[in-house]
Amino acid sequence: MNIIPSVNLKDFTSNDATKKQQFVEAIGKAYEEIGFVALKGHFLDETLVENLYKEVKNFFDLPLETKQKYEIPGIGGQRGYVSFGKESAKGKKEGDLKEFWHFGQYVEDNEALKNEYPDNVIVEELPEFNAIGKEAYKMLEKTAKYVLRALAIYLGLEETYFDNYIHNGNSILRPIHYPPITQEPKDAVRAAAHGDINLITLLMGAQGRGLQVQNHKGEWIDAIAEPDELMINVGDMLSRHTNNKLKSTIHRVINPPRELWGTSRYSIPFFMHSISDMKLNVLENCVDENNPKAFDDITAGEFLTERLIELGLIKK
Ligand SMILES: O=C(O)CCC(=O)C(=O)O
Ligand SMILES: [Fe+2]
Repeated sequence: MNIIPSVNLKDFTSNDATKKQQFVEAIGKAYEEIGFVALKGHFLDETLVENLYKEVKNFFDLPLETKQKYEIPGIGGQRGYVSFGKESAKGKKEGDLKEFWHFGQYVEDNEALKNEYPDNVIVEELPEFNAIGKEAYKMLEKTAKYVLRALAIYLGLEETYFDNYIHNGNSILRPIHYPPITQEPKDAVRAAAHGDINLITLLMGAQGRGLQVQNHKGEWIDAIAEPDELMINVGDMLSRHTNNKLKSTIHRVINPPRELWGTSRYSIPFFMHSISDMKLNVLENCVDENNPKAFDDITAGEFLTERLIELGLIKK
């Protein structure tokens, strides 16, 4: 498969059972093969997207000293600012050529989880940044909930199987700035090849060239979205839970050609996580003679900690 299939979430949310089933089949098949789809019909309207980009650019335009006020030690970069070059892909020593911000869950009905998660960090200089970030977080979370419902049906589970695991989940909204490249980057790239950690990722900002996805022959293919589309891919947690039936595909962000070194890239992934107690143990109906259980039992919380150590965001 050399193109990323495009699907429309309105087919799933419509009352037309045939369209709903077609959506389920299309996304399920795409995730068994290439692990990515481009999705229209999501819950983010144009004004929200415009405002979010405006605020995100405003934030990254702040002086470095101001941004660094919001880089909080001791929480593995889970909230607030993470400065340029700090994160490297699993197994790679060069840091990625990016700086980013993390908005986390807004827990309103569960004291224990409120205490488990670090608080969101408030940018004093940009009051709108905080409010718009929260709104985008909620809309992406809602979109992800419906995508997971479709996948639950595809997997032969109850449609609402994931609902309780993702309510108050440890999801993260990560606006990323890849700044202009000012010197020969040698082996460093905007984002080195990696699989995402979480259940699914909803990516805003894949409209320009940069994101590439590895197909099963090992070839890199460009993943470019239409203006109204989100790129949505399977992460390692969902791949593990489904015994690798749904594929967490390796992807990367390449550096632009030299004549475009002077331009920034902004992208905004939403990493959909469950609560940390969710067991990612391989689902029984994804195991058969040809597909023996391929992973040990683990919870989402344990898996996340393992991976944050590998990314250099938390120390052992
Ligand atoms: O910037 C992009 O387009 C993709 C970023 C990405 O893959 C990630 O942050 O996990
Ligand atoms: Fe990624």
